[in-house]
Amino acid sequence: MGPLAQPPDSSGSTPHQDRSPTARLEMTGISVAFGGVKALTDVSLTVEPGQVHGLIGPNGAGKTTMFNVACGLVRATEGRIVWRGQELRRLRPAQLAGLGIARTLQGVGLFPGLTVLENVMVGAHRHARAGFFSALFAVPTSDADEARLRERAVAALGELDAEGYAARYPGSLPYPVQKRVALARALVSEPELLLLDEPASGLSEDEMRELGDLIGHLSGRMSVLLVEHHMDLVMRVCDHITVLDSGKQIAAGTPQQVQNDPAVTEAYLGDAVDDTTDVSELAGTDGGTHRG
Ligand SMILES: Nc1ncnc2c1ncn2[C@@H]1O[C@H](COP(=O)(O)OP(=O)(O)OP(=O)(O)O)[C@@H](O)[C@H]1O
Repeated sequence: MGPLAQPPDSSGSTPHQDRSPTARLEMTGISVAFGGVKALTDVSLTVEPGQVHGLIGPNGAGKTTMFNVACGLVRATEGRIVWRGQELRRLRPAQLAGLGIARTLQGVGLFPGLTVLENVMVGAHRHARAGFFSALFAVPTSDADEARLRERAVAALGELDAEGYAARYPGSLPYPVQKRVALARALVSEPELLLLDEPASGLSEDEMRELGDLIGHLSGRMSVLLVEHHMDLVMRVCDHITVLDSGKQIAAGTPQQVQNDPAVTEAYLGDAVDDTTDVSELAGTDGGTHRG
């Protein structure tokens, strides 16, 4: 197990509780149009509790749009989102943490003027009644809350093997380390659902393997929706995969089912597809789809 995939600390200082995931995300009949462009047409997926659900497809397939609908950044033109059995009618990004949902986006998105530790503390505000956030908003603070928040942030950084960077500023750190900090910031809120948009971009093979271990480990306590171009990672960590092409769902199932689906191979390879080629041959590559 690599440094990104440390087992939970039995000292009780970990940022998470021991619990089995129970929450389900259902996205049904999602359509999105940007002006005249139909980015998504009637796409449905369900992230089952404790499941790692992959969302894949060639460039422009609609993955990021679907992801953005799940985190409230894009409003669906049609469709329903049901989370923990309740319909989310007007989901806004600011509500996510309170709903038990955390996300990392394609860009790292850390605050350059805050230290690594402070950046991670920002992610813990779901649990903070006072302290750091109160300080930001100039309301009375509680030293005890601030201390708890700090402890949780340090533990989250520890889980990502990044506690040694706590006092540094993000801009001074290599990109893969910044990505780990961004992930720690998402985890510190103890989400029940983690939304990951291309977490492996910019990582080395070893770092990607460690990320896969970590995602597998995390699924013991949360559900994960993973948008990712790296097929080897997707096929290794996902329990279920939804495949989009041109805004439509073209396949769904286990990694094996999806790999064996000719529609998926055709979507990735287009007209150049040869009858003997299948998506399993794309594993170990980035599928040739990544724009970088
Ligand atoms: N804000 C926007 N305004 C207009 N069109 C958009 C917008 N966002 C996405 N689109 C279009 O919607 C379609 C789906 O884009 P999306 O980024 O969701 O695909 P994707 O599968 O994430 O692609 P990639 O893998 O290249 O990131 C594309 O045709 C894209 O050009």
